[in-house]
Amino acid sequence: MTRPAPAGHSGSSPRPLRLGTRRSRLATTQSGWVADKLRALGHEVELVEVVTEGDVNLAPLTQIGGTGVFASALRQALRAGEVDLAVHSLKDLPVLPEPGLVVAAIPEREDPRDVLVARDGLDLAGLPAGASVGTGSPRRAAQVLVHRPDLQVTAIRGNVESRIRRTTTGELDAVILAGAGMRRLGLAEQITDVIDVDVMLPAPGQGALAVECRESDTEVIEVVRALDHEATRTAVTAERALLRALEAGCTAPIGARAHLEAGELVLEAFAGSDDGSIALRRRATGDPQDPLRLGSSLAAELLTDGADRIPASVLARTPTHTPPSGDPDGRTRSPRDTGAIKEQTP
Ligand SMILES: NCc1[nH]cc(CCC(=O)O)c1CC(=O)O
Repeated sequence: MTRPAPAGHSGSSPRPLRLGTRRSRLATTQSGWVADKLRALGHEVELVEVVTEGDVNLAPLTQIGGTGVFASALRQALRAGEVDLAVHSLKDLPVLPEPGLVVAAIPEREDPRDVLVARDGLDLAGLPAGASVGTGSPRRAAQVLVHRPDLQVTAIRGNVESRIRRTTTGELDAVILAGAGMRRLGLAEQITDVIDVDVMLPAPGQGALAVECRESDTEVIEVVRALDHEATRTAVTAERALLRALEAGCTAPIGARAHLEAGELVLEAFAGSDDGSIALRRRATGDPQDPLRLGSSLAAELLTDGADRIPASVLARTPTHTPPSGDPDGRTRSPRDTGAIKEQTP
C-alpha cells in the first residue's frame, strides 16, 4: 500500500514518519534511538514491526544467505510503501546499492570494537588453554584463533541476550560480541574485556547504523539527512569499499576499521580463511575525501598478498544448499526475498 504523498507538506504539520523495525530487542532499541532523534527535531514518528527471514530461521547465517536476510524484508516494506524509513545495523547491510533505495543517514557510530563476555570476569589473556569461545562469525573465529590458537571456538547464533546466557549457564567459557550492541542494550557491565583492534578488527561498518529511505522520497530524505555524521560516513565508506572490492559478503572472514588521524584516513584490514591457512593484516592511509579509493586499494593489496586464494564460497557466503524445507514457521521465501539475498553475491 503506497500512501499518496502529502500535498504541500512543509514540516509544520508533519505526516507521521513510519519507521520499519525488526522485532529483536537490539533492532527496536536502535530504531527507537533513531525515532527519538527525529522526534527531538520536531517530527512525528511511529514504529512499524517487520518480520525478517533472519529472525524466524535460526539456521546458520552462512547457510541462509548471510546477514543480508535481515535487511531484505525491511527493504521490501520500504519499496512497498508500508514504511518510510528503516534502520539497519550497517554491518548487516549488503555492500551493493539497492535500486530505488538510499542510505540517507549514517549517524555517529559507537565504539566499533568486539568485546568478550567471559565467566568469572575473565579477559582474553586470562582464558585458560582449551577454553570454549562461542561466536557465529568466521571473522571473529579466524582472528581469535590467530591470537589464541589454543582456544576452542564453537559456532553459535541467536540474539545478544541468548548468546550471553551461554556463559552464565556454564555451557561456554566466553562469547565474543559487538560492544556497540551490548552498550545499546544496556548490557555494558557484562563486558569482561574490550578486544584491542590489534587483536581483532571489527566487521566493516560495525557499531554504525544506516537509515534507509526510498530514493524518490525527497521529503523524508531531507528530514533524515540531519542525522548523518560525516566522519562516520567517511570511515565506513572506506571499510565497505574494501569489502566490496574483495567481492565479499557481510559474513566473510574480513575485518576492517577506518578512522581519521591527523587529517588522514587510516584503514586497517584483516582477511582470513576458515582453516587459518590465510590470515593477512594490512594498513594504509589516504585522503579522507576519497574513502572509496583507499578501501579498494587496500583490498587490491590484500588480494596481491594472498587474499585471492580465499575461496569465493568463503568470501561471498553464497547459500551453498537449499534451506531445509521446513522453515521453523513454514514461511517460504518469496522471489523478492531471493532477489534481495542474491544481491550481496558478486
Ligand atoms: N550480526 C548481528 C549484529 N548486528 C549488529 C550487531 C551489533 C551492533 C553493531 O555492530 O552495530 C550485532 C550483534 C553482534 O554482532 O554482536
